[in-house]
Formats: sequence, structure tokens, C-alpha cells
Amino acid sequence: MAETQQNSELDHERDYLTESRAALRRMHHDVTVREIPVIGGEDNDERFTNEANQRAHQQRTLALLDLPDVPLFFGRLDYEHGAIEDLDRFYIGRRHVHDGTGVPMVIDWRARVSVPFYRATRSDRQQVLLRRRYGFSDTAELTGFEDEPMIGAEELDQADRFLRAEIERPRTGPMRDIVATIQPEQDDLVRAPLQPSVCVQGAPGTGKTAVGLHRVAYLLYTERERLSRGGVVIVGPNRSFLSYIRKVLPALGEVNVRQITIEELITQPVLAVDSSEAARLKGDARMADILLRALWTSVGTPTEGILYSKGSQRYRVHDYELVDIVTALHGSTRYTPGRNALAQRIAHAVLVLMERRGESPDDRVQNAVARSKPVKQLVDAVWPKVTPEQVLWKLFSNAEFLAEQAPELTEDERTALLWPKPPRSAKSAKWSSADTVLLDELGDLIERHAGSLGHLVLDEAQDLSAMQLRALGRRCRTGSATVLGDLAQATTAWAAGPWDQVLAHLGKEDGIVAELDRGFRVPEQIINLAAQLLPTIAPTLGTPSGIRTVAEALEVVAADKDTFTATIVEACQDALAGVGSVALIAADDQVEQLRDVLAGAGLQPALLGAVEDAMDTTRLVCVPATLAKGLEFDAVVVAEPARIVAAEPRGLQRLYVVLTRAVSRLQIVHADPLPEALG
Ligand SMILES: Nc1ncnc2c1ncn2[C@@H]1O[C@H](COP(=O)(O)OP(=O)(O)OP(=O)(O)O)[C@@H](O)[C@H]1O
Repeated sequence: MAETQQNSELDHERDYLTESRAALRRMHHDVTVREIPVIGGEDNDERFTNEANQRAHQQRTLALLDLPDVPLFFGRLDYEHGAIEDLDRFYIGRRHVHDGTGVPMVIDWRARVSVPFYRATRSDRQQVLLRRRYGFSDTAELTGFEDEPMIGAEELDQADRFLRAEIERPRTGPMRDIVATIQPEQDDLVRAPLQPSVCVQGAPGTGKTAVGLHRVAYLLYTERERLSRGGVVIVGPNRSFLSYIRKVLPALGEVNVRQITIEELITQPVLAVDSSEAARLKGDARMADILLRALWTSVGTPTEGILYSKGSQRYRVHDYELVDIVTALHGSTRYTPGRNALAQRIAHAVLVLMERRGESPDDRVQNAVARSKPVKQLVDAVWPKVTPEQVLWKLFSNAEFLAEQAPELTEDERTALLWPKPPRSAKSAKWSSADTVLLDELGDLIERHAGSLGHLVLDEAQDLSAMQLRALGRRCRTGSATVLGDLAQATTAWAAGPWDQVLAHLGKEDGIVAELDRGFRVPEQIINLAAQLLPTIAPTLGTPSGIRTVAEALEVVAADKDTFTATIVEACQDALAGVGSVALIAADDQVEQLRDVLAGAGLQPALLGAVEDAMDTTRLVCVPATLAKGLEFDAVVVAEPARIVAAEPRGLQRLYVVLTRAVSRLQIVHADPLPEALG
């Protein structure tokens, strides 16, 4: 295209962007001034409806806000004339914008007509004549565009250039969306139907998190009704990670998705820490049977009958009849419904006696008998009320009881589970994170958990235990899940193992497992170095590929003990001389000291985990190795890999995570020898 023609087209596109923004402001204004219907009356239903209307209005208003630094559209499709009703040209953006008369100005990327933007190729052009991609400045000014004609002799490879430019755009603050450059293999997963569940295994930086978030946005678009009933929840490994991803969905117009950790989902306060072995065992699937058995030992065998008196009449239900009733109920329902049923069945037996004597008692009489003192006393004695805390307290404080209930565990394993100094009662026990998951399981065995989430996204799912997966699954019994992870990055002692087992623990056996293997984040030289760990940490996984090489992406600097900290400072200064975000990642017990050294050198670092939204506020972040998972930075300095490895049983997996955080540059600084597995 001649330069002058290109300039005038660019002016035209800029005008179009300005008009679209004005149209979105109009839509936002219209919603803001629209009156929210209020139903009169003060009963619960009416209050609920009024609150729901208010909330929906607020969400709609928020969703229509024009975010100043997010371009309103990023692409255009020119279709063959007549292919799509009477419109031939579509601007593809993050949300739908219309001109006030119903004519679309920007089409949501999730709509069907947008699909060829991601999928059309010259051999399958899907009635598209031209695909246009736009370039924007950091402040969302339209700076240029590139065309990809679908017909003609000239083969252009702009998609890859755009993708690379997008990946290498310097990072400032939290994760961005990838909506302009979603790749076909990612698009397959993003647009997969709500059911069945989808599980994605992918090497570091293959876009799992990005895919999960865009899939949520897509599902909310196609299945809003169904999902709004149960809601959508994203579960991530920790608060720093959730803070990092928090802006992606709002940028896609979705403001109503909860993003939480599993501890926040289960809600019971965590006041104790387990040994690694105890935590592993408490996460083990065998615990499910052990808890079930332990709970049902609370139910005893009736040794006496009961005598129910009404006026001068006496009705006796014999002990053997009670034994039959209890035996029939035992294990056939959850615990509390079983208890309620026991009272009703005894009352029914009394009613049969009444009928035999010519009386005709009705339901009210049955309820009165069920609530009568002798029946209550018997139920309390034979089928007592129990709390999850009482059962777990007994299991972990009484060696004999544990041995009876957990024959499948070895003696050493049982010893690891027992509290060295048992608390005096269930009430005074302090529970660990793994305990809260067991309490949750017991809670569900006692009374069915009513959770009915529409969709659940589990990120970094390779780290979840079987018992955690069960707890998550029971919150989403009829809904579906998107499970994202990388087995090579499993750093917890309790990780549940291969994906088919993960899906089974979650209760989503029908889920499909897919793999992403093109690494977008990490330059090839770095991924090749990290991949040397794979034969040791995940021998079943193939070697990931990096789609980019970056000049001088990797540097290994050997220092000695005396020059180590000065070398770290130099490496960070060097990284800061480039663009974008910089992280110093070190073993948890070394990172604060290095932060102080960097601060002393005037580099103004923030410590991740200690400073809220550290990644938003400063270019240089000091990251404890255990918080690095899921994050990324333009440049990374890794301090003393051997110390990171030595810090925990799965230290090599942790090192694999740490080495794969850099988008453009990785410097490894060490005074101790590098771990052998790194070659
Ligand atoms: N199609 C794409 N277009 C542009 N950027 C992409 C694309 N896919 C992935 N990326 C970028 O690659 C980086 C890695 O993506 P993401 O964090 O989703 O990977 P991941 O597989 O979850 O990694 P990890 O295993 O380390 O958690 C992010 O910066 C993301 O924006």
C-alpha cells in the first residue's frame, strides 16, 4: 500500500476508534441513567430481587467502562460480500459496541463471526478476504496496522511477528490479556464447550493461565444464564498470583468472577502447620475411607428397647427391632439424615403398634413420637450428634483409635499423623491447612455439601492433593471444571499425580486432557537449560519447545563468597538498564537479606508477599522462590540455585519453576556449585 494511502487509512481507522469510544461512552451513560426497577415490600424475596437488580446494574455499568489503556478493538475482518448478512466488515474487540441504532461498531471477540480472526488460514479462509491487525501505544493510541490478505500470491507471515511483538512488549504490573493473538491450539481450548471438563497439561509459558482466563470469559459469553446461577470461581495457589492475574477478566469485560485460594474457599481458619510427611498423608486419597470409617464408629448398637407412653397406653419397640432399624440405616445415607431417619423409623414402629391396637394415628402423631423424650434419648445414645472437629480430634489424638480406623497406613505413617501433644478437646484444637480439608470432607459425610458452582478453574492444579481436589469437586458437582497445570512444576509433597487421577478425585472422570507444548514466554536457550532437569523431575514429559530465541537471553555468572552480593547487585542493575519488569528470585531464607542489599545499593526493590501489589508499584521485585510460580518478568536474576534446591524436598521442581519465569533475559548468579542435574 502506498504511504499516503496508508496514512489516510490510518486516519480513517483512528476516527473509527474515536467514534467507537464515543459509542461505548453513550452505552455506559444509558445504563448509568437507567432506573433500576424496585419492587415494593420488605419480605426476603423482594429484598433479594431488589438487591440482585442493583448488583446486575452495577456489574453492567462496570463492564461498559472504557478502560483508557486497553484498546477497544485490535483487529478487523473483511468478509466476502454477502457472507454475513449485509455487513462485510467487522472490527474485533474486547466487547460489543453498537452505534445506538443496533448496528455493531465493534464485535466481541467471543462472537461466532470473530472466530476466523483466530482460525482462518489461506487454505481455509472461511469466507474472509482480509485480516487486519492493529498496533497500539501503551496508552491505547492506534499507531498502525498490518494487513493479511487471504487471497493472492504473496504469503505474509505477520501473525508470528505480531505474536512476538505482543509477547515482548515490556511488562508493567499485572498480567495482560492475549485476546489479540490467541493461537489456534489455544483457541480450541478457550472455545471448548462448557461440558465436559477440560484439563490442560502444559510446559511453563505455554499460556495455560491465559487460556483458562479467556475460557472463563468465553463461557460467560456463551453460557451466561447457566453460569450466573452457580457462579464461576478461579482457584489459584496464593494471593500474589491472584493479584498478578486479577486484571485480565475485567479487561475482557468480566467483573463478576471470584478469584481465590483454596484456603479462602474452604474458609476455616488455618492456625497450625504440618510436617511435610503429615501434610502428604492428610492429602492422600486413602484418608477419604479412613474418615468415613472413623465417623461411622460414632453409631452404636441399641442394647435396650424403648417404651413410649401415651395416656394409659404403653408401646414397646424391642432392642432387636431397633438393631434392625439401625443396621438398615447404617451407611445408607449421610450421617445427619441417617440420624433424623432413625427417629422417624422408631416413631413409625410405634405407629404400627398403635394401628394394631385399632388406633388411626396420622403424620402429626408420628412427628410427635419422633420428637418425644424416649426416642430422642435413644437417638442421642445410639446415633449421637457429632461435629467434624470431634471426629478428627479423636483420630489424631488417640493412637489406638487411629490404628483401628486406618489399617491401610503403616505404623510410621500413623505416627506422623498423631499429634505429639494432643489438644485437650476438639474445641481447643488448632487446625492446619490440610486438616481444614479433612474437616470439609467430614462435614460433607455428615451433611451433604450444597455447593453448586457453575464452573471452576483450577490453576497450578498439579500441586493439589487428592483430598483438596475432592473438596473442590464437591463444590462443583453438577458444574464443570478447567484444570490447568504442569506435572514438572509439582512442588508439594501431597501432589495428586497424573491428570486422569486428578480428574477422578475431582469427580470429573469424563474430562478431556489436552496438551500445550509451544512455549511463548521463555526464550529457547532458557527453556533448553531448564529442560535438563526434566529427566529427573518428570521423566514422562516431553521436552518443551520455545517459539522464540532472544540474543543473549541466558547468562550464568560464577561469583565467589566475597563477591556474591556485589554480583547480584550488578546483575540487577544490568537488568534494570533494559525495559520492563525485573525480578530477583532467591531461596525464601535468603531473599530478605538480598532485598536489603539491593535497597542499600539504592535500587528500591519491593519484596513480593510483604508489599501489597508489589508488581504494580515497582520495576524490581524480590521474589521468594516459593512464590514465583505462575509469575513472569521481562528479566530475571536467579540467586544461588543450589540453595533453592536444598530448601525443600522437591527443590529441583522448584528450580525448574524459578528458571522459567523470564520473558527476555535470565542471569543466574552462583557462588556454590550449580546443582548436578543442571549439567
Ligand atoms: N497467544 C498468545 N499471545 C500473546 N502472548 C501469549 C500468548 N500465549 C501466551 N502468551 C504469553 O505467554 C506468557 C505465559 O503465559 P501463561 O502465564 O498463561 O503461561 P502458563 O502456561 O500458565 O505458564 P506457567 O506454567 O509458568 O504458569 C504470558 O505473558 C502470556 O501473556
